[in-house]
Amino acid sequence: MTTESLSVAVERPHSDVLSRLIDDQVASSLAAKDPTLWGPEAEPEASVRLGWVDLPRASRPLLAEIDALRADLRQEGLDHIVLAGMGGSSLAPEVITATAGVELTVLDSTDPSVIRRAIDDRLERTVLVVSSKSGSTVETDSHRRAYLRAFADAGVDGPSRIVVVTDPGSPLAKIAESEGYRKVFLADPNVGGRYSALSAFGLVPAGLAGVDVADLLDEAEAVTPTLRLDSSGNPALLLAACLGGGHNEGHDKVALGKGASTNTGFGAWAEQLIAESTGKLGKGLLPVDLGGTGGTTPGWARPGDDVTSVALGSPHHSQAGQIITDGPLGAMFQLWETAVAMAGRVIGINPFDQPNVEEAKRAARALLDQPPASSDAPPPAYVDGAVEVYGDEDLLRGATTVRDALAAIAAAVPAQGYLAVLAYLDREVDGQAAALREALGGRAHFQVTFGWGPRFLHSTGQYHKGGHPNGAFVEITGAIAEDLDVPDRPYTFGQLITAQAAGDLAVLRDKGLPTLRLHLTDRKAGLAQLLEAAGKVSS
Ligand SMILES: O=P(O)(O)OC[C@H]1O[C@](O)(CO)[C@@H](O)[C@@H]1O
Repeated sequence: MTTESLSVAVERPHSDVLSRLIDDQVASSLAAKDPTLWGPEAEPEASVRLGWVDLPRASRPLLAEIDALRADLRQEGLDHIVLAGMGGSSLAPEVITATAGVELTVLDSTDPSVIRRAIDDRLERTVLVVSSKSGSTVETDSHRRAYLRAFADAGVDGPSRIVVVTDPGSPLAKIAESEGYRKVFLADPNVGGRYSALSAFGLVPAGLAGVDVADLLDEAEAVTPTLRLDSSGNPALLLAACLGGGHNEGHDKVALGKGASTNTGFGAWAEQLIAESTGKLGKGLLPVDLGGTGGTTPGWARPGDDVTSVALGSPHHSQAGQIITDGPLGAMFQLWETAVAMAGRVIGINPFDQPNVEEAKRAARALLDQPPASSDAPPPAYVDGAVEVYGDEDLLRGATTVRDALAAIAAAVPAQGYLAVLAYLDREVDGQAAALREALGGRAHFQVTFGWGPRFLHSTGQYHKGGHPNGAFVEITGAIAEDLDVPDRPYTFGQLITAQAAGDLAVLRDKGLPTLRLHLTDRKAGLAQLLEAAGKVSS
């Protein structure tokens, strides 16, 4: 079915679920921002989270402000935009700029080498956009501090180089005001992070970087009337029925394949939307972002009984049973937000909270407040070349090599489960790590996901801890060659990423989920070793 330029094609519609959504007038009720759609427990949160429904129109006044600021910055020779933001505060601008082919440096890591590299790049022409809805996210606050120190060291007036996007009254809004930052964009507090693509969070960084963001609002507005229809002609209802209906029949994973016309990186944005919105109360949809492969790589992400397969854009090779979603970026944002919110009702969860994200944050904070003495750190179970192997005795019984350890964690994946690779590494320099997913999944009978830490903590991290408890986890950490202070904080970036990785693993382990940590004492050599070993593991 096609609406203007937006389309959702489905081979097997879940007609019963679709009929129920239509009879219950879910589309028109959502358009009217009815907070009762997800039941009484979700109502208080839903009543302050539905502002995104109106964004295609409500965000219009921002456009002139963004244009004016961009023009001023350009006139001053400031053309390098760096965005500090996690999850919903950076994923949309990342897709928007990548799709438009416009440069934007996104900082969503705490690896010291990533921060240092960003700071060393064209500082004299840099404007830092600090985006945080809560205004208290530790990663983003640390980036702000590091940049302020770097600007000061370079003799640059830091506050004049910082633009803030946040909610009214947040700690960041207060700092921006008291320190006199260049400009503050106050966002609508009734829009949650992962539904904020068409708010100031998506539009400001992308617009300052040089994208004509008015197009996105036009594209979204053009499809708004159709997304409000209580009929089978509404593509969001169709998608919601397939995702939610599929879930309730045991398809607890969504493989996101890239199509020919895909907006670049849309899978990573959709990954957060799906995982944080649905992965809770032991339910939900695990997104498996297939990135650039289109899902054609043999063996991994092969749609099985537990997977709904979706193409983002018309696929290079169509697969039997695959749902195809296609449209311009602004329309796709609105389609997916609407469909995932509706699917939440079918699954029976509140799509607007993220109850388990806080667990990992708390565990990391506790480690930072009281770092264990290095003499207390448990030794590795064993060392193989440049890789230290940490895991429970039960898991590693008889294992002596990296390959044995990987085989052990693969064997621990429950039936219809998944293996998640969590890489607390440098996304650029250690980029090869991403190939582990394919190497491990090539011959696996389960889905394999991959995430860069701490970025994924604000995305699939919610699902890992709150969704179906059928995951097994391999965490990869790396030696820190040169650390970097977080100014005016009692820890360094190296200590922060170490605490985040340890906190994440501790929470997973406490939930009784199988975990393995592989620490690379030499990142390059260790990664080569891992990739080689992963290619030999069959499961
Ligand atoms: O915009 P903030 O408040 O910094 O939060 C960043 C991200 O962290 C989360 O709150 C939790 O992971 C996400 O939902 C959000 O997008």
